[in-house]
Amino acid sequence: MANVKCNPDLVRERAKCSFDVNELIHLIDGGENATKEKRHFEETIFSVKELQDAVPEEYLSHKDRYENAVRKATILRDVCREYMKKYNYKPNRFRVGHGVFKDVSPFLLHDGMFVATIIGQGTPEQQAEWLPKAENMQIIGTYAQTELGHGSFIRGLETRATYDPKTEEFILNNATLSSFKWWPGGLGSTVNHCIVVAQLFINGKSYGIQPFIVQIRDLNTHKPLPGVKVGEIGPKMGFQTANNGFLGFENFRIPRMNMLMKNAQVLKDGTFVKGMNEKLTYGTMVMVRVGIVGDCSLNTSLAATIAVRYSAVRHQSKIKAKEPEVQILDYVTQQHKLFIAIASSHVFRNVYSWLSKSYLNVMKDLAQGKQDHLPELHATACCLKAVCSRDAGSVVEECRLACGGHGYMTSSNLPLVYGFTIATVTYEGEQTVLLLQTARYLVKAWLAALQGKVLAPSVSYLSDWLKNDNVRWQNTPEGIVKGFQHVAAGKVKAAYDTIQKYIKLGKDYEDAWNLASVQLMKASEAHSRSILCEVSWGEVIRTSASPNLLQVLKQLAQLYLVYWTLETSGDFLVYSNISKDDIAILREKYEELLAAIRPNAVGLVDAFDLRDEILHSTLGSYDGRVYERLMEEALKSPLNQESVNASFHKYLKPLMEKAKL
Ligand SMILES: CCCCCCCCCC/C=C\CCCCCCC/C=C/C(=O)SCCNC(=O)CCNC(=O)[C@H](O)C(C)(C)COP(=O)(O)OP(=O)(O)OC[C@H]1O[C@@H](n2cnc3c(N)ncnc32)[C@H](O)[C@@H]1OP(=O)(O)O
Ligand SMILES: Cc1cc2nc3c(=O)[nH]c(=O)nc-3n(C[C@H](O)[C@H](O)[C@H](O)COP(=O)(O)OP(=O)(O)OC[C@H]3O[C@@H](n4cnc5c(N)ncnc54)[C@H](O)[C@@H]3O)c2cc1C
Repeated sequence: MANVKCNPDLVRERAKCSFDVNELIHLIDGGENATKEKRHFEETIFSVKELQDAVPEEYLSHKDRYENAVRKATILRDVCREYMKKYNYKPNRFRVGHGVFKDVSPFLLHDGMFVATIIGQGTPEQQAEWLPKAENMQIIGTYAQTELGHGSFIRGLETRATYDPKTEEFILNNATLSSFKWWPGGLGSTVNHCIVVAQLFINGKSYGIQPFIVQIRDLNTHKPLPGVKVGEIGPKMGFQTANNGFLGFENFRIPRMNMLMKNAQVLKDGTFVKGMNEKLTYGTMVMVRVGIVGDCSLNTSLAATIAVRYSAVRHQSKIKAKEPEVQILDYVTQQHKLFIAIASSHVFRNVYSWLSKSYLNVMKDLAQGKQDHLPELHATACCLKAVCSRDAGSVVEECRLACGGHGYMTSSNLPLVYGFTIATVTYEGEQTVLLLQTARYLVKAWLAALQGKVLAPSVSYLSDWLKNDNVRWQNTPEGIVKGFQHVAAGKVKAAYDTIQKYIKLGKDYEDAWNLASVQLMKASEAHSRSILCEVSWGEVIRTSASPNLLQVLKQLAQLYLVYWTLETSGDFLVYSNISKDDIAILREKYEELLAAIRPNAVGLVDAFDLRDEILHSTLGSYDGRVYERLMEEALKSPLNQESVNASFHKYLKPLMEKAKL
């Protein structure tokens, strides 16, 4: 990238960067070698001609766009397979995926959830049967759980799998419209297999939801098998190339061994054998929620890179009347909009790495029959997924708005990035629903704290606060982290007390819960924010980096702490010992941090190391040729391929002529 002829503003910005951009790239990637490998892989992918689109995707019809995405997905699969064989390298498909598809691969659910569910829910024999076929794409699958009538409340799913001991088969049925599967990615026209989550019935008795692996299309003709009704759900806000679909069964039989039986089992005679914990059936969702926190980091870095580079190139208005128009990045309001995006991406990355480690530890425990830490993992993954996805959505939208009119252009890529980022707020557990899951855990933890019990590490601050809620406020990062814990503890207590109040007024627990649920949701958000602050600050101070880089990383981490303290200052005034004077000091600190980060802004987004092919943006490319690219892309419009469009002769001219009469 270094030899590209760049916009002079970007050249100047890069020259004033105070840290070594390559050092930060290596830190993010996990070492210099990892960067080399990543770049070599990406270079290979983006030099494949067939993966490059001659015409921007947006001009294609819905059908052509899908077909083009499948074409590219298959080429990408082949290239990756060869590459992995040759270099023994496991690439991050998500980064290049953004480059190849702009939106989402029709194989997303195959890689992200179908294969993962076979691994997580299948017995060793079942894995041996399906995993090799799934991994080498002999079969293509998705994860079909959500139905027209139920997505959040999965105990309410209606798809039925009724066991027939005579034939040792399950009979799948979707008797009502609301029971039809609706949403699974790739289901529309791509996959031939599904993990179907259905209610198990044996001898008329319900045994809860279980995962089944089901072939739905013929492997040669791709026609739906008899008894299967399947199709695509149509255009959406984003995810256009994900090929989301619907599915229903009518007396469709599958062998007994197609129920994934790592947890619960159905024996030949129809005996149901319970698993260690019925919630382990939800395991794939926990894994993906963890992954989404990492995805939020990537999505935020995409938007930040585009908006910061554009803001360095774009000049508009003046700060001082007699001086030239300034780079819009010099407006402190612009810095306020954008630097939190850079900081959030780092926070999400650090927290993702922390959460992934917890996830892997719990998986190891489960393999040994220990499930003590599962509730804590579930609670933590739920609230972090909810808060990070919503923050990422807001940050991406703020970046888009920060690019003014040009941010509204599809060619900026910000609308697309927003489309797939905001989807993470809903899928894999709608945000409020997940926050309320965490609230269940917090309320239990609060009760345990009141009883003087030892709490799990992520909630131990509740006991600390009970012992001493009167800690003096300190305007240091550690003091702010403590402050977030006080806010969370105060909110958990208030929500708990509210439930108790309603119970005393004669409400039963469920109604009291519902009445207190806004407070419960907010308590859960505050808990999540305190984890984000504590973990990310902790990771930064433990980072080994050169003094210059460490200084910049600390500035970003502090910016995140101060930004969110100021954003939620009302909560701090209610639940911590912060004073108005402290808030004034923090405002000043915030302005200092914006000024300190300003010279490094372009260097910081360069360090996300997102190639132009991944950014896909007229506004965000490395060389900053913004206006040229906007014009070049506009000229690709089919309407610009003819000097006069047929509609002139057909409609406009007759209209004008009628007007003359
Ligand atoms: C640095 C940059 C790196 C970049 C890296 C990028 C990495 C990117 C990686 C991306 C990773 C993967 C991408 C994959 C592809 C993603 C595409 C996904 C597309 C979308 C797919 C979907 O949406 S699939 C469908 C998802 N659906 C849901 O999520 C449904 C949500 N609902 C539920 O989960 C449940 O209904 C709910 C939990 C809300 C309630 O369940 P229920 O059975 O009713 O339980 P309750 O009665 O409420 O609770 C009973 C107790 O059970 C506990 N519990 C609930 N769930 C769990 C669980 N999962 N584990 C453990 N325990 C659980 C609950 O806490 C209760 O306990 P209590 O003690 O009684 O209180
Ligand atoms: C882009 C995209 C891709 C998807 N891909 C897949 C896929 O591959 N496979 C799959 O199976 N599914 C998929 N889904 C479905 C997704 O998992 C669900 O849409 C999601 O879990 C939310 O469920 P819902 O649609 O039923 O929302 P609802 O539950 O109907 O939510 C509507 C409102 O009700 C509120 N609400 C619901 N329950 C409660 C409660 N208990 N307390 C308080 N408020 C509540 C919610 O907060 C929300 O405000 C996808 C969805 C999207 C958008």
